[in-house]
Amino acid sequence: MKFFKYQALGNDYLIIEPSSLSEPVRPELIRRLCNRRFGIGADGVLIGPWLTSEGAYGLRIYNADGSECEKSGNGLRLFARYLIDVGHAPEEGLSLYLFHLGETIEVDFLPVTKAIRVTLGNYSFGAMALGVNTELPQLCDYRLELDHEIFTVSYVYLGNPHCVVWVNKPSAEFAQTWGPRISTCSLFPQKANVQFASVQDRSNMQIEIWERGAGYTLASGSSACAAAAVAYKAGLVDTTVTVQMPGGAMRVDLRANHTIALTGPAELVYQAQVISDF
Ligand SMILES: N[C@H](CCC[C@H](N)C(=O)O)C(=O)O
Repeated sequence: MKFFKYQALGNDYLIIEPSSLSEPVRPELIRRLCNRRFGIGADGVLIGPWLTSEGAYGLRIYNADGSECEKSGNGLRLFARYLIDVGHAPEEGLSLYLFHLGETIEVDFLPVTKAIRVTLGNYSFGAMALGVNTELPQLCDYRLELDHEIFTVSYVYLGNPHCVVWVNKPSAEFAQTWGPRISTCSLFPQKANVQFASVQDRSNMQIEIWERGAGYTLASGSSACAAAAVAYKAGLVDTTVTVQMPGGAMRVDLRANHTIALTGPAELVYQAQVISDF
């Protein structure tokens, strides 16, 4: 099975073409591939492309635990980089369109910085209507009490669920301790991606991340967008925010109509082949 490994600020994905798969994707296969000791190691897997009748490149996105992921800012950007690298898509400088779970998504290449920008669809602060176990229409600076600790959390839905937790200074240890508990608490029947966030000034934030389905990660595109959207709603930042994560920084532009552009690097690590029977 031929695969490519890509990374965006340390958020790593395997890319496998449908023609390289001898059978339909099983969660066990994804888990084995993503396992950093028994497999190759990655935060997730992208399967694609297939061409749609409109000329968009279709893909599916899986988390390391085998669950399917409704949105991945870095996954989409890495997939676009791959399409260019292997010659599926025209050379850089043009926009291209990806097709993911019924949605067409625009990706642009920025020639000077070589960064890749993806425009994510509508985000929403709806809570009760969007999968949170609450009767509140929104969870905005909500007081969450868990295991005798009190957190101030906000929920934002970007196609996938995010819980932004305000902290004085984000730390990996705190994220690894509280991320899994907040992610799986009774508020979130579908679990949530959790960001431990602080605001430096009107255009800079810092986050540590616990991803649903992948655990602690060095970066997450949709997490950066979630943190920026919540900070903007709270009046703490302007529309362009640099979000610092352990793996590096990404730029988030909050646009009209609740769309978000996410810009950052995307790089090939290597390509290889799995010989053993997975
Ligand atoms: N790393 C990704 C995906 C994070 C979300 C995923 N873990 C989920 O289950 O929703 C990104 O947005 O860049």
